[in-house]
This record gives sequence, C-alpha cells and structure tokens, in this order.
Amino acid sequence: MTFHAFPAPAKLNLSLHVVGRRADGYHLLETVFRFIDLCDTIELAVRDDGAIVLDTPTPGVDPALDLTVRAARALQAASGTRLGASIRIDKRIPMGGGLGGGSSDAATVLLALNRLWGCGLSRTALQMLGLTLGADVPVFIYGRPAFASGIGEELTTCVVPDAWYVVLHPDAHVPTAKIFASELLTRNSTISIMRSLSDVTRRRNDMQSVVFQEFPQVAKCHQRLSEFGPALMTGSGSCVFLECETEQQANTVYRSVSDEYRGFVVKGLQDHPLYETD
Ligand SMILES: C[C@@](CO)(OP(=O)(O)O)[C@H](O)COP(=O)(O)OP(=O)(O)OC[C@H]1O[C@@H](n2ccc(N)nc2=O)[C@H](O)[C@@H]1O
Ligand SMILES: Nc1ncnc2c1ncn2[C@@H]1O[C@H](COP(=O)(O)OP(=O)(O)O)[C@@H](O)[C@H]1O
Repeated sequence: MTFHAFPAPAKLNLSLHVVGRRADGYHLLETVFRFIDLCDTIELAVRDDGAIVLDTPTPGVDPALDLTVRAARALQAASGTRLGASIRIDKRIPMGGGLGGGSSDAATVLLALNRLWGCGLSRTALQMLGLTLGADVPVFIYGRPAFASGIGEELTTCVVPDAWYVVLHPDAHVPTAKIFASELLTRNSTISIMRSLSDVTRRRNDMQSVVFQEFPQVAKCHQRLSEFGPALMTGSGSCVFLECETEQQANTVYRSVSDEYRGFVVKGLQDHPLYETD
C-alpha cells in the first residue's frame, strides 16, 4: 500500500464577533480566519476493498467518530466511489484549543481523497460537504485567509498581515457547544469586524469573557500574554495568542513565558498549503 502525505494546518480567529442566533440554535458569526504553520500530517493510501480504516486512532476520540473517517465516508457517499482509504494522522495541533485541528484534518481528507479517488468534486461542492461535518471545515477547503459570516461558511478572501504569533495553550479543554450555549454570551455584536481588523487593539473575541469565567486558568494565561501586547483567545479557546511583526519579537515574548506555559511560535500563512488556484 502506498501512502501519500498531506498537511493540515491550524487556524487562528484573528477576531470573532457573535452577531445572532439561527432558529436551530447555531450562532451567526463574523470572524477572520488565518492559517498558521503548525500542521498535522495526514497520510492516505487508496484501498480497493472500499473500507475506511484509521491506522492511528487519536487517544480520546472514538475512531468511528474521528473527523477524518467521517470526512472519507461523506466523500464516498457523495461521489459514489467504490474505493476506500487507509488513514494515518500525525497529530501536532492540540485538541480543544480553538486551533481547528479536527476540522482541518477533515478538510485535508476531503481535498486529498477527491484527488486520489478521482471524484472530481468542485471546491464549492467540497466546502458544502465539509459543512455537514462542522462549521469550521469549509474555510480549510476554501484555502485563503477569509472573512466568514453565517455560521462560518460564507467566505470572502481578506488581506492579513505578514506576522508571527506566540500561541499559549493553558491547561484546559474547552467544550465549544457549552460556550455557545452560555447565557453570558454576547449575541448581538454590531461593530464591523473588517474595520477593526487593521487595528490590533480593536480586535476582539466575544467568546473570550465566557471562557474566562468558566476556566480561570485561561483568563490567567491571557492576562500574562497581555503584558506584552493585545493578546486574544482563538475560537472557543483555550489557546491565546499575540501577533508580532517579526519572528525575533515572538521568540523573545515566548522565552519570557515558556517556564509557565506550554506554547509555540508560529508563522502566519498567506494560503493553505494545499491551496491551488482553480
Ligand atoms: C468557535 C469556532 C470559531 O471558528 O471554532 P473552534 O473554537 O471550535 O475552533 C467555530 O465556530 C466552531 O466550529 P466547529 O468546531 O466546527 O463547531 P461544530 O462542530 O460545527 O459545532 C459544535 C457545537 O457548537 C455550537 N455552534 C457551533 C458553531 C456555530 N456557529 N454556532 C454554534 O452554536 C453548536 O452547539 C454545535 O453543536
Ligand atoms: N482528527 C481529529 N482531530 C482532533 N479532534 C478530533 C478529530 N476527530 C474528532 N475530533 C473531536 O473534535 C473535537 C474538537 O477538536 P479540534 O478541532 O482539534 O478543536 P477546536 O474545536 O477546539 O478547534 C475534539 O475534542 C475531538 O473530540
């Protein structure tokens, strides 16, 4: 069996406003996504027997519910292919950190198997299929830094700065659904997110204060990183990040806090590594 390797990058939400709620309970967002150069690696081998086999189950995730397996099954059903796949995941993106690792893994499986199986689905069709797996999946298929509205699926390319990030991972696994369900969550943000993007000090994350109340260790970590500049939480947390103009600045900040917190320095990407112009 021949395995082919594909990258699945993490994302940051550079700003995130909750602007409403749909009748089905899902929240309407305005957010800016960008990819960073922390990646899982997904290895895929085509099988003739139609089976979807996860060779490397992720601790704590039921293999049948792993987003890579669900993505492969969804593409099988949508395309009608008789082919299957063996999947290996080399996981580097922390789970439950608001870095979108599971969603990115799923997107990479959809993009890569679409090629390996010769399904010929368009990028837009893959985005719609991805949305059935999670609100964060479409942007990883879209492949460009993006302003997102709706529940995260209405995407417009936006300009993001060349930047480096200090990302800290406090010791908390934040359940996304619980934060969205909180009575404390602001659901009527009105400030235009695009106007605030160019000014780092005006960026914000409406989920942040709710997470800080439930998980004081995240608040503490955010407070520490804020000593160096306008730090923000990504997505529903728990990771917090600080944007820096240079790698050297980011390394200096990280060195100051690395005794207290797990984390890393990453480069902001301009495109998803699998992005190709159509
Ligand atoms: C908050 C964000 C911001 O990018 O990221 P993460 O922190 O998860 O990375 C996303 O909106 C998360 O997207 P994703 O993680 O794919 O969420 P899903 O699996 O679709 O949904 C998990 C649960 O969160 C709630 N949910 C999710 C998205 C949304 N726009 N409104 C919601 O209310 C729903 O209760 C849903 O059942
Ligand atoms: N391949 C996968 N990688 C990571 N998480 C997965 C995967 N498949 C399913 N999951 C589930 O999705 C949840 C959210 O994971 P992830 O996308 O990494 O975090 P977040 O939503 O905080 O950005 C995990 O807690 C896990 O239960």
